[in-house]
Amino acid sequence: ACSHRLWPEIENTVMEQVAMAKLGVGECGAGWQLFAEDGEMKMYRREEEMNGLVVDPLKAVHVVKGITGYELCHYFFSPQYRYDWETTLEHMVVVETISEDTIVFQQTHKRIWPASQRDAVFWSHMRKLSDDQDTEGPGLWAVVNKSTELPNYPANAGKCVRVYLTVCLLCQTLVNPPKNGGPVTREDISCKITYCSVVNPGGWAPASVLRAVYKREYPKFLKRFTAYVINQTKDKPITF
Ligand SMILES: CCCc1ccc(-c2ccc(S(=O)(=O)CCO)cc2)cc1[C@H]1C[C@H]1c1ccccn1
Repeated sequence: ACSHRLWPEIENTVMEQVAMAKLGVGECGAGWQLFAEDGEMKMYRREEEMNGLVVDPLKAVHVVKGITGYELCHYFFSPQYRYDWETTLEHMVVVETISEDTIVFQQTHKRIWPASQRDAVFWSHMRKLSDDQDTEGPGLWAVVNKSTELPNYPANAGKCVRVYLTVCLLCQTLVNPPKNGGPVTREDISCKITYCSVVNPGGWAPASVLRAVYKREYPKFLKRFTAYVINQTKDKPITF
């Protein structure tokens, strides 16, 4: 994997995305506005346009009980589960399996009226990061997805408008050992999630339409995804 042509870009992007994900929403300047809240889940966005296109960066923070950062990243990264939780997915192709932790995908998302249908071509990389504070703990796990060009999947060649995305799912496992010194169970763990995404919608779509789509779809996506992982893992041994 270290010899692959994408490796330098993957390495740089992971470091950059994890550093940004670690920044609180207070720290990145006043720009972040809270636009959705549901229990522990808080979703922020910054209103940004790039030559007339809405590219609002999004940052969601959430704390989920009973699962680990590894488990969340595993179900987010692995292709075999994606149709179960990604409701807007119409079609997914694993274009290249670079290594067990690095895959290139082509995805077609369902058309969201009145915007035209979109597709995305991106590499996806999953990695354990050292948790600066406590080295021997369960640590941090991250999945980073970033659009890439593939000659066999030219942009805007068919019916879909190509989107350009950079996504980071950063998960920190919190363990609260039981007082009685017994084994750690799912009641004793939780996961602190930071989900960051910047999606350039590619072709033009009205700002009001895109912002309405994101406002509806992102909270739905994160709630559905975390509920899916809780359900998939509840009767399985904990994987850190
Ligand atoms: C006009 C914009 C269309 C559009 C572009 C992009 C995406 C999108 C792609 C990938 C990822 S992910 O986090 O990498 C998970 C892998 O699928 C999330 C979102 C979704 C939409 C549309 C379908 C809507 C949507 C928005 C937000 C979350 C989920 N779905």
